Amino acid sequence: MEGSYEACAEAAAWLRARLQEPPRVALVCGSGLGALAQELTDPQSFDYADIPHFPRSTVQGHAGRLVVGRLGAGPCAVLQGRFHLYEGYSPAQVVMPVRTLALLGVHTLVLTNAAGALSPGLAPGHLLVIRDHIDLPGLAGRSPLVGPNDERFGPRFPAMTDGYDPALRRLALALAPPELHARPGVYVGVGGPSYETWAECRLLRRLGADAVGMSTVSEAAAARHCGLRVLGLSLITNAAPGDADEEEEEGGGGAGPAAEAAPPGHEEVLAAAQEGARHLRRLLLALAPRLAEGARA
Ligand SMILES: O=P(O)(O)O[C@@H]1C[C@H](O)[C@@H](CO)O1
Ligand code: HPA
Repeated sequence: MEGSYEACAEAAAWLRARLQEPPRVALVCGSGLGALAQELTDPQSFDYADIPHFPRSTVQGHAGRLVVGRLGAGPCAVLQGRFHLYEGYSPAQVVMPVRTLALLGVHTLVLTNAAGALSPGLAPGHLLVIRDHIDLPGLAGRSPLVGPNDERFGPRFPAMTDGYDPALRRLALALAPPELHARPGVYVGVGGPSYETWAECRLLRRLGADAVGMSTVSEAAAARHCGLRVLGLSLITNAAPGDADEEEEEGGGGAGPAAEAAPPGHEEVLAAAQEGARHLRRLLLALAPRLAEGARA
């Protein structure tokens, strides 16, 4: 039952019976980004604990609430809190809210997250508009699409080359407030919950990733499986560790960026995300009309 089609259908039916208007657009808030829901007018709010089969949020900065209202003129659902593999949830539980929203009639999904910068051009407060992702748990067999395929969600072998909608990406890059220094790039999803070692960061950079985080990739895979249009936004909250080996090889005595960088911590991530959220809110409002007009891919 956990995360099954029947569980998602029950959750969707429970919500449908209570909603003034079913959402067509949905937004998943990353760590510390729950304030994005403040852009909704006429909000209705539901605790995850009350929605049939919904998991519970266990991470600070994830309130565990679904808020449904209007973003601009269109009906929109905002998930204040997501589920992560490191909380002990199965991949199917992690994506259960996304599938439930798809069954409610959502056609466009905005995935936001807090992420560590791997590329030198990115700094806390910057926005990476996700062009593509590397799903490390998925590549290792922990994809929500593993197991018997339920065709009512989607096909056995969905493509992921078109995972993130190019038109929405271009629009987000054009409309982002200058404070966000928005640029396109590659997000790598890891299992967590430990932050990355120096050597892992070096590996991830060499794999072609610009930013690293512990979410989003499973949700994007499940969303595309259901035919949703996806926009991915990574708010950079910290610099991932630099390259300790290069620092040593260069004979750096602690003066370089690697030596100066403080290790990442969740408090710092939350503070940076809350700071960036006010600019992200402006971007979402600017995007609202175009998000609302999307059709299922
Ligand atoms: O839900 P997101 O991906 O925004 O949360 C990030 C990854 C970890 O859950 C946490 C680490 O600080 O923030
Ligand atoms: N690594 C992984 N996940 C994260 C980070 C990070 O540096 N920052 C925010 N989420």
